[in-house]
Amino acid sequence: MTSVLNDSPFVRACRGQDVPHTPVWFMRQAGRSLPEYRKIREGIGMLESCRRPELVTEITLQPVRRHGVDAAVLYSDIVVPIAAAGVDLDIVPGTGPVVADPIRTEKDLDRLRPITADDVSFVAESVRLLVGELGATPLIGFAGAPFTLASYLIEGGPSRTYTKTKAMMYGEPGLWHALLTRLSGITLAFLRTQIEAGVSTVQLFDSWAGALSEADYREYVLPHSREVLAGLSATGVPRIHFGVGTAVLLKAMGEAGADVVGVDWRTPLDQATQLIGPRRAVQGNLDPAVLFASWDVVEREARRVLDQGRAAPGHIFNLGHGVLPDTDPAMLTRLVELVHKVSAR
Ligand SMILES: Cc1c2[nH]c(c1CCC(=O)O)Cc1[nH]c(c(CCC(=O)O)c1C)Cc1[nH]c(c(CCC(=O)O)c1C)Cc1[nH]c(c(C)c1CCC(=O)O)C2
Repeated sequence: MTSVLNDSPFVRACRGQDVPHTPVWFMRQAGRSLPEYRKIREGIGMLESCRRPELVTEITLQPVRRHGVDAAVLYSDIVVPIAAAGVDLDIVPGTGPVVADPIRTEKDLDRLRPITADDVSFVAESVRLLVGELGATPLIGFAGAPFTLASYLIEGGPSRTYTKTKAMMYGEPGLWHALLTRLSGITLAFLRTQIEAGVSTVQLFDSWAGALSEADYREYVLPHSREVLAGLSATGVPRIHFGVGTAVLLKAMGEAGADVVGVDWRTPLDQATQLIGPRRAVQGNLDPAVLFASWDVVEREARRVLDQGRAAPGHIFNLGHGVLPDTDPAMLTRLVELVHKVSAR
């Protein structure tokens, strides 16, 4: 595939190369903050919407048109490949993924078969349509990392304490590693399908890894995330790795092998760079809640993020986590303009 868009500011920043301005996009830029999204999704379930390439294309393009961001992010969800692998699940509005029959035993692993490109052909079709529409704007593909996916499969839904997840991790390490090995395979196949169809970059979301200590992360999670990221290295497509609440994990997450480490708002980017090391770019990290304050505050905080981002070899401006549903989209448009203006070289 030749559509990596190596000269775009976004891909250049991922590689730590010089850029005309700091590129900016937002996690969850497509979604409920946009009235045009709420309208087009009326009466269509979340998973169903992910399986319709024309709809995926339109929803992915909405924030690109509206905000002028430097990258599009494929409209999909981290549980899409898990559903394709045979797990009965749904995405419940206001809650998130809910698994009908959670995976807790050796026998339950049978319900999680490997996936082939055919199982997610609608994703490849969506990527091809999008690459055709986007022109010079890169498309980011993504997947959930093995730990975050495992947490939904074992808990049966979102969790605050991850008690069942950790019970398996500590109590049945053999089963734990078998489950995460299976999930690595599924994630890798899902990301390869997106890369072959033409995405310019991929992001591996380990959103809930911040629930772990560094020692446990290294023992139970890092080897599996590393397997996924290493499995993509031959493609040459830049890899972003992101989690929330990862202040103590940033060094280890950097070692997992991504080109870019995403940082939440709790760790200043200059401090994050010290932990991650000088060879990797960073992405982040304005607190999404700051967008509910006045514009002066947003501007001050965005300038601080840009200043602190200069410590890294490459910086991609983003929020520290996803856009919150009640965010005023006009704030996001104005923020993109500000980032471009302030960072122009
Ligand atoms: C943990 C996680 C999930 N999904 C995802 C993650 C990792 C990112 C993160 O940490 O936020 C990833 C994801 N999910 C979605 C995207 C689309 C691309 C984008 O960022 O614009 C991405 C990148 C669409 C979505 N995924 C979901 C929505 C909202 C549902 C809707 O609009 O009906 C969207 C636009 C549903 C979902 N799916 C999930 C959650 C927690 C929710 C929210 C539940 C809710 O508050 O309703 C699981």
